[in-house]
Amino acid sequence: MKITKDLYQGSLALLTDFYQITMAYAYWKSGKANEVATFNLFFRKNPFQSGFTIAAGLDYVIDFCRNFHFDPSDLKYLGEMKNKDGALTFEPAFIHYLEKMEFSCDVEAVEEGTVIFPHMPIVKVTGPLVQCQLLETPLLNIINFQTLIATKAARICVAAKGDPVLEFGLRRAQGIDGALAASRASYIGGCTSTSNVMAGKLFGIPVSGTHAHSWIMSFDSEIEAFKAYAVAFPEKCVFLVDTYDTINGVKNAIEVGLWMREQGHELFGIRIDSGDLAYYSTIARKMLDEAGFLDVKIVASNDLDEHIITSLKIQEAAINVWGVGTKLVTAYDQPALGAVYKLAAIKNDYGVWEPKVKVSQQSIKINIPGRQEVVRFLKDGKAIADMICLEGALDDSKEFLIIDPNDSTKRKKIKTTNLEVVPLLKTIFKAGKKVYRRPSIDAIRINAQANLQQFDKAHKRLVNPHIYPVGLEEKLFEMRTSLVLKMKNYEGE
Ligand SMILES: Nc1ncnc2c1ncn2[C@@H]1O[C@H](COP(=O)(O)OP(=O)(O)OP(=O)(O)O)[C@@H](O)[C@H]1O
Ligand SMILES: O=P(O)(O)OC[C@H]1O[C@H](OP(=O)(O)OP(=O)(O)O)[C@H](O)[C@@H]1O
Ligand SMILES: O=C(O)c1cccnc1
Repeated sequence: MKITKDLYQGSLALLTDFYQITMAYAYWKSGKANEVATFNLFFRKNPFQSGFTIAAGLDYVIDFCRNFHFDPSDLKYLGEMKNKDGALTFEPAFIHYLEKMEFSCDVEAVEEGTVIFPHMPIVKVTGPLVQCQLLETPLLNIINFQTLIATKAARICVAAKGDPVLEFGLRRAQGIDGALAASRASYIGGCTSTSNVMAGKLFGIPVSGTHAHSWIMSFDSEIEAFKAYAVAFPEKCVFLVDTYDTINGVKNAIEVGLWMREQGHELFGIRIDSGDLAYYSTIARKMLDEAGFLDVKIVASNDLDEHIITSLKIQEAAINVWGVGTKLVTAYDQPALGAVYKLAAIKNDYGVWEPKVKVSQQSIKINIPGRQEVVRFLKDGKAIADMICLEGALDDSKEFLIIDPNDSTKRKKIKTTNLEVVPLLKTIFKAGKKVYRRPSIDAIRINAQANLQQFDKAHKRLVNPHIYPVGLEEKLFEMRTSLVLKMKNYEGE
């Protein structure tokens, strides 16, 4: 699926912050461009105060990396860029260097649909410093948004407790690309379908929908409108019942439902889009059941999110299908995930990896240095802890001490005997060549469900979830601490 190619003509290499290009130039000028580095993409806090996050966006990252090049028009634009003094910003030899640049990095990543947590590398890029650096902004742009929306969708689906959730967000989404990416991520997170027809075509997601108030308003009566719709769509026909008066709308839907039955068709559902959804759905259910429409579904919509759905469930609202738009695709009420992309290690002149750390006053902002792996420990199919360790650590031992990166008093001993040890990072590119077979969107969605099944419901509850343990393996923790102390001394603090 060439989403980036379908959406945009040519290269996306300029879809980056200007400072990535100026750094690339400065790396090149100072002879550092081809030093080999590893960068990690990770986030520091689950969004929405959630107990988990769902990874999404890798498919776009793959397209981006495969398509990574500067087009003649990009090179012309950069090559003609001038400083205030009128001098060219970039030497022609650098523009030539960009022209010849071919993506040659190794990329490891957590597969889409995987449950992920703060601090763990989700994408790990190793290659020439310049290339790694140029990937920072686009990778963050892609992963931050899709991961955020997949997580929101998963939370909404947790609240819906297995009822279908239809994504209705296109009209309120953040632009065209935001809408498409949101539809894709929502499906990964567990939504059943999208109303966005282009997303259906591009991603192979099921599309579905009902009808709007305008359909009813264009007729002289609601009954006429329902009948005409039933003629056009005798199967899977859903009537919007709240244009004028919801109770009367349900009566009319029943009348037309009986008429459909005479023709050998069954009404599929009704939709309620305003008012007290618990009250109206309960009355509608009673009316439908009494009229012999026990299987007719009740779809609800109107500014829903995981919290309103939970409340409606507690109120025993008779809603079977949830249509969710605005608050899903705009990630209400957390507009960004906040994942970052940080240098973790550089290979020195002797071919030895040197870990790199960014010191911060806020301990949560200190990155994890070195070349890392991430593993999940499962006991009888249930996830019990995740460990971030230095590469090769798993070959050395069967017993580990993992330490909370932000609180060294929180520790857990892990003996791997009788545990399933699942490495989370998969190789996606090797020296610029894709070696990963992309799963279908349905396989990704199933992966998300299967992953969520591995976690205790305490981690999945929507409010004050139990924190899942993710720790740094002791040696990594100690290396990080001593490196931070060394860098602080170096700075004279
Ligand atoms: N029983 C309920 N419990 C909790 N929230 C509800 C309930 N019924 C509706 N809501 C939510 O309350 C919010 C506002 O509903 P309100 O009744 O004000 O909308 P409305 O004015 O009827 O709708 P519209 O403006 O689309 O005509 C919506 O987010 C809706 O999902
Ligand atoms: O509420 P959302 O979660 O975004 O779901 C999508 C909304 O879009 C439609 O409304 P419409 O555009 O007709 O606006 P209105 O219902 O607010 O008048 C639909 O009837 C839903 O209410
Ligand atoms: O199909 C629907 O019912 C629908 C689609 C988009 C927005 N609101 C409702």
